[in-house]
Amino acid sequence: MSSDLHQVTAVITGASSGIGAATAEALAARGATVVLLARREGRVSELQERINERGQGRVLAHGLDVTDSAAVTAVFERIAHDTGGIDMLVNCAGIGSWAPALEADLADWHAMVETNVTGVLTTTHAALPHLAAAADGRRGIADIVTISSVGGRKVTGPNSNVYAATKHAVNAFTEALRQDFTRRHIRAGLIEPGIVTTEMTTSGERYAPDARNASEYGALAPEDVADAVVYMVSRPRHAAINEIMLRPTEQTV
Ligand SMILES: NC(=O)C1=CN([C@@H]2O[C@H](COP(=O)(O)OP(=O)(O)OC[C@H]3O[C@@H](n4cnc5c(N)ncnc54)[C@H](OP(=O)(O)O)[C@@H]3O)[C@@H](O)[C@H]2O)C=CC1
Ligand SMILES: O=CCS(=O)(=O)O
Repeated sequence: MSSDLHQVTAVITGASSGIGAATAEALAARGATVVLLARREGRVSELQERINERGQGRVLAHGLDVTDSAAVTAVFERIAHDTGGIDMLVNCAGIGSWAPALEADLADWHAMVETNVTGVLTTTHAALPHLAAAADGRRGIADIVTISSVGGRKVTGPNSNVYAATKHAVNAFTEALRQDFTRRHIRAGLIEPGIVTTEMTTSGERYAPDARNASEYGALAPEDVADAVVYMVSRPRHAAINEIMLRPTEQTV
């Protein structure tokens, strides 16, 4: 097993905060070239500077909305041109709204589907030709890691409605990709966290499993999830970790 990710280029969506930012830092610490993508360009630029100051690998950053398919195509072409190829895609960009269905705003439902499902399909579609080329190349392996949720495997409680539906959708898509690409050596894996302390769980109204919020739990830290990503992508070529579910020890559902 080699956990050395030198000469690997990893593209991370949702890298401006939370799990995506922690994952970018963890992959950079292993020597990967990391490409940080999110809408808040200032935030990804700040993270780029912080990683650069530590002298850990090469870091690129671009402002990108994953719901803008033309922009996604253009940015992925530019990344491949600038880095020489893409070995890994980490689909982390996501949003959540938790409201009883009767009170929910339809625009929030559509936004979750556009970001959490269509966004993942769009970035994956843009990355696949580059991942296939990487898998055919020197390293012989490429990875797609999608940050799903416990909510992608089961409905974790009331008001999960459309959020859980989006995560179930990406779980099905990822398993289908896994089956399609076994012989091409593109691994498609899912990370399914329970509650993690991030902007998503600490700002605004949010459903929390067991009717408690992140501060009442010994919630996971973004770094706990980043560890799982690093474990998944640093397996040897013959071994694919298909799914990792991780919860706070205290999370019941
Ligand atoms: N926190 C938790 O308890 C759990 C979170 N998850 C999943 O983890 C992922 C990351 O969330 P988390 O770190 O918690 O929350 P954060 O809110 O901290 O991070 C969400 C990230 O997604 C980005 N993002 C949102 N919409 C878009 C968009 N349209 N285009 C590009 N980037 C976008 C945000 O950047 P910006 O606003 O700059 O675009 C941000 O970087 C999500 O998919 C979430 O569903 C899964 C299980 C548990
Ligand atoms: O994505 C959120 C994690 S949980 O609330 O479904 O456990």
